[in-house]
Amino acid sequence: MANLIKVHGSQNSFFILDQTKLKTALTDDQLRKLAQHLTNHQTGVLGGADGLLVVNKPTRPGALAQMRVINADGSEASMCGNGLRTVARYLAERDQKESFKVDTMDASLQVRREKDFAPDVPSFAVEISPVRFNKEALPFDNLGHDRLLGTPVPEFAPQLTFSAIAIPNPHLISFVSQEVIEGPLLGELGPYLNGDNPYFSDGVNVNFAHILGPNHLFVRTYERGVGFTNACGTGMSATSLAFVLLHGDQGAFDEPITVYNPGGMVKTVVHYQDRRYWVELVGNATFTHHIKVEEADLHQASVNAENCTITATGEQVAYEQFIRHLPKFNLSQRN
Ligand SMILES: N[C@H](CCC[C@H](N)C(=O)O)C(=O)O
Repeated sequence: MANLIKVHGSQNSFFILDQTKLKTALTDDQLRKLAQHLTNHQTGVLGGADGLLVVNKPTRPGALAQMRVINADGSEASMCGNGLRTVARYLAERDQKESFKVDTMDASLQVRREKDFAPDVPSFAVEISPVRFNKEALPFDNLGHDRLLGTPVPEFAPQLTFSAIAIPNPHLISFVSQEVIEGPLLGELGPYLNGDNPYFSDGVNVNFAHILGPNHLFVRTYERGVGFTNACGTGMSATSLAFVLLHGDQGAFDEPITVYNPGGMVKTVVHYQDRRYWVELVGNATFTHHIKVEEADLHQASVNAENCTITATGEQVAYEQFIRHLPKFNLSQRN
């Protein structure tokens, strides 16, 4: 038998598969097919998810394990902030450690357990980096700029300005009014820039942010390879960096920024150390279900309600209690 865990960070949900526990690791093509199958709201168990997080042996000295990120459409991403918090918790409990490094595609990232956000809402802090601004890092092209940082881009929306940050996955960020964040524009720009377009050849995660006050943001994201999600950890981190760079009167380096999202809330801290930016992302790492399944059903992407045993952890009740007390935004619809 093999195990999957259904998890979420700010209700950006994933399945975790620890391949070090399998007799035979899945091939890349099998991982892609499993991710598409498990996350699909029709074919997946528990209503599907936003992605598959794959745990492997470390790839660099000093790390405890490697995390790979497969989006719902089967594409692989270099990083996932909400997902890294849940993998950090999984590894902390698997290996009885509180602080360690996890290898991602571009870097080994520091993670550590934090004080619970609320009763039965475990919380982890994870390093989000590396950060790059140059167009080759996302990539983007045909915009007449090598970087976008609070830059008008009439091709996207005449009245808005945009920032492009690789953290290291690609993010496009715009600070907008509550009316715009609630409106249809994000649902138009997201699919366009992740479809056939002359600007982002690999697609891009699109984040609309509303400034609520000093060190307080609301961020809504249309994710590459997924669509609207309840939250995007790297999106909230990249947006926090753009916030302190462009709105220094309201967003401060080295201070906790509260970032609300349709699925809950995280804290970010933006750092500039040794001539590099990095962001600390702190938030819940909730495990909602444990799933037992035959290893063969993973290899064949044939997991379904009939051939697996699902056990709820009960943590979702505590998480919903936690978000009940958060400020309400009538933005939580995923249109
Ligand atoms: N869709 C993203 C990967 C998942 C990132 C997100 N779920 C997060 O928490 O950072 C991409 O293709 O770059």
